[in-house]
Amino acid sequence: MTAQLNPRGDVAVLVPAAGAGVRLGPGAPKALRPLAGEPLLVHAVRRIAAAPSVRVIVVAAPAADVGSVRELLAPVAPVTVVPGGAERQASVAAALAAVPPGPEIVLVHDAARALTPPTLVESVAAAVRSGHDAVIPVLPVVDTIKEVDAGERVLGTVDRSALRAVQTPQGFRRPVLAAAHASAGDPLTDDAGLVEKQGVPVFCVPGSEHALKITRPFDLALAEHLLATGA
Ligand SMILES: Nc1ccn([C@@H]2O[C@H](COP(=O)(O)OP(=O)(O)OP(=O)(O)O)[C@@H](O)[C@H]2O)c(=O)n1
Ligand SMILES: C[C@](O)(CO)[C@H](O)COP(=O)(O)O
Repeated sequence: MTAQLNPRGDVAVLVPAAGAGVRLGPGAPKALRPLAGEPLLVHAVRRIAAAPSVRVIVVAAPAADVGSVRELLAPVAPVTVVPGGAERQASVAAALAAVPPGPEIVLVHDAARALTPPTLVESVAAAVRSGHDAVIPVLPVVDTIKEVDAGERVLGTVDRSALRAVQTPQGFRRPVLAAAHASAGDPLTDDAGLVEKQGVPVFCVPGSEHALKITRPFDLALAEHLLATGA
């Protein structure tokens, strides 16, 4: 039987955590690397579990680490752990397949966004509950954006006013996400992209700077600083 958090919650959260972390440099799979003494995945799952709407959490772990991830997360929250895939999209599909009947809202949330506040989980879920099929948290783009050619020569300046930097958790009505994954082709970098390909409208809600994706060493240092200073 699948472990559940709030039995009255209507949200399942899928946590792809099977990536290597190549851009972070050599070491353990990224989700298992330490941040302030605890693996990124522990930080991420603790915050998800603190969101009152969450009933089920399914983690896609590196295939070789499924057993140890189960042990790692047992004291943190009731969590189902499945083996992830070679691409993020395959990891999400594996986690989606393990969601039990019940939750009608499914959120997909990177383990790498370890400091995401529970309030963001709730606001994405609330936007789906209010009637949207697909919801993504976004931030405005703050840099000037240039388009370049293969030789790094600038082709032009892109109008950034209509651009958004996309975060997770991304929220979906469950059948919408299931249909998008069922007909997925080549891997895309996010789940909203799959849903867009189905012609389903995707809506934006305000993201959070604390939901930064820990991708490179600087991001890890920034996350350490945020935790150390309580910022
Ligand atoms: N095969 C994969 C690849 C990625 N992910 C997860 O997807 C999230 C976002 O991916 P990213 O931050 O790009 O992580 P990595 O793929 O580990 O990073 P890199 O590309 O630097 O190796 C992460 O929580 C990561 O663990 C996953 O579950 N399965
Ligand atoms: C899903 C995501 O975090 C949204 O910004 C992002 O697309 C993951 O991309 P990555 O290239 O796998 O880091």
